[in-house]
Amino acid sequence: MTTVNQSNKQVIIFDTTLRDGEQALPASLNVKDKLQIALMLEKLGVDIIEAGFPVSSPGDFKSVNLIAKEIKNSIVCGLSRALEKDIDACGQSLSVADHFRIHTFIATSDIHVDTKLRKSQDEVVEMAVKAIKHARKYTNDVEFSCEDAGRTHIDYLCRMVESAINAGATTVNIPDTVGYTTPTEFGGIIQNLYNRVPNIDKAVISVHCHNDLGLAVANSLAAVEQGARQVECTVNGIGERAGNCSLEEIAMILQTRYAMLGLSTNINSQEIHKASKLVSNLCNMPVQANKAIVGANAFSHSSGIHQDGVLKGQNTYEIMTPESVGINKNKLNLTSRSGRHVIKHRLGELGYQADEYDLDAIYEAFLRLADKKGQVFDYDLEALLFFDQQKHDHAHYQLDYLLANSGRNIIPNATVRLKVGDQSITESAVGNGPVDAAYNAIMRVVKGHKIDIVDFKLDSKGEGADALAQVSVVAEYNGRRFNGIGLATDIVESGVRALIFVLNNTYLADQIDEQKSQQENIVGV
Ligand SMILES: CC(=O)SCCNC(=O)CCNC(=O)[C@H](O)C(C)(C)COP(=O)(O)OP(=O)(O)OC[C@H]1O[C@@H](n2cnc3c(N)ncnc32)[C@H](O)[C@@H]1OP(=O)(O)O
Ligand SMILES: CC(C)C(=O)C(=O)O
Ligand SMILES: [Mg+2]
Repeated sequence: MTTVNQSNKQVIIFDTTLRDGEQALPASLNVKDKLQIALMLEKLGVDIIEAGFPVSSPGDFKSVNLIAKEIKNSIVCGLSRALEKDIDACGQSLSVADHFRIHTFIATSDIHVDTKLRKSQDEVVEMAVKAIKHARKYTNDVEFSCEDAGRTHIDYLCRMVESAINAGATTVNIPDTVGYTTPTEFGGIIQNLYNRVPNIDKAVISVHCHNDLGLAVANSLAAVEQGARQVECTVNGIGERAGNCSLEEIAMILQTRYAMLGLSTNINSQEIHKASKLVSNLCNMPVQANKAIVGANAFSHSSGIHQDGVLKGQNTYEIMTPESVGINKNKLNLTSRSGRHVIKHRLGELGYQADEYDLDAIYEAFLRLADKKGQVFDYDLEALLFFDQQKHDHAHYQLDYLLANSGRNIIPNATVRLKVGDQSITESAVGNGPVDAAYNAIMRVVKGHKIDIVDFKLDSKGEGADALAQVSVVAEYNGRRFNGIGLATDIVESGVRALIFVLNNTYLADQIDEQKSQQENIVGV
């Protein structure tokens, strides 16, 4: 059992992924999924797990009950309205645990009291007091929330908090239910409560912020800076509408800025990445790539200046290590914004020494590829190294222009312009497909140079739909076989480059043969 340290420096992490988070899912979680998440939250070091709202359905009752049975190192909690039947359902589902919390709430803002509850302020205070007293019959760990506290008149909020503590609430939660406040304003509410509520030291002050204006984490932080010592949050920030304060963000703020804030939590931050993945997968709620801490790009660097900096010293662009949140290593994405330093580093990691390649030539080829593909993967880089088409710049046959057309209702045709020595020759042809048409056009360019294609293989190199196409061609020429490889983002271009590769090899073979026969003639003379 976690003993919640209520010293001034400890912030209690109350996770409501299974209650507030679950309320907002496209489909509710089953009991097994909820237990799996609860076990993960326990491992993560969450102090309080709000497991559900037992009165709301038999399924929720059952899962709160099961979680209360299985979880030993976090306090399990259930939510209830300020109604006896809700509190009884909570008490019954939770009583299998040695220590559990009942969380009861009622709204306190004028708009909720008048419009939704249709009660007077006095009646609402009375309901809260009665509910807290009833909950205390089940447990001495009772939390009371003033729903929509962020829009509640401060005088009434002070009165409600004081009454709740007098009635036996051990934690009083101040939710910004609709994410309306700003950090200064919300911090001010907490400060006011500390200054004005006489019995405030008898309870832990908690906050529960929603993210409608993107301020849930900032507001929670402002509150703890003013003395709140419990933060209610969810993994990946899921929850009603725009969600709740994100657990990983508040936990990592307190951890990363400990020197300034002096506040800590029991969160085992190395479990954060796994917890995020589990919640995202089971809840069918993808995490946006640029989400702080857990987004796919949170520890990725994409631009050359950043990558160079990180290679020289990780803390140039990382304020926390990926390992601290359970990610093995940062990622250096190879894009057209990357520079030579990262290319050299990546090639080094792949086992290539700097003296084995021409960095400037590889970098140029890399940029051309990156402009076409976006992201360049390791395989692409290795392929560039092997098949760097720069080397064909001095070749006898060079591709200058290629246009290939194909489709359902047209005859595939292609136009190719090749540089052949000092000449530039353009030819067009049709074929049974765009590659065949381009090959026929090339054969016209090199007419008289008789080669027969005996094998043509197409391979995809790299990842995803934008992988490189690699074509390998085997051709016969003068009774000998020649190989050629072409690599491009476009299949037709890749095929054409493979054939040109073959043509250059045959041309070189002819030249070598010619030199040999000249030497033989000289020797013969
Ligand atoms: C801010 C929050 O996240 S609050 C938690 C939200 N979570 C949920 O709503 C959980 C899922 N909810 C449910 O399963 C259902 O809404 C139930 C079982 C809770 C209630 O269902 P119903 O009895 O059919 O009522 P319904 O949801 O339509 O309306 C809510 C009623 O509760 C009342 N109510 C709302 N909050 C409270 C409260 N804290 N204390 C007492 N009564 C409340 C409303 O005024 C309304 O009462 P009325 O019928 O007299 O007008
Ligand atoms: C039930 C309470 C704590 C709540 O979820 C809210 O006010 O947002
Ligand atoms: Mg909420």
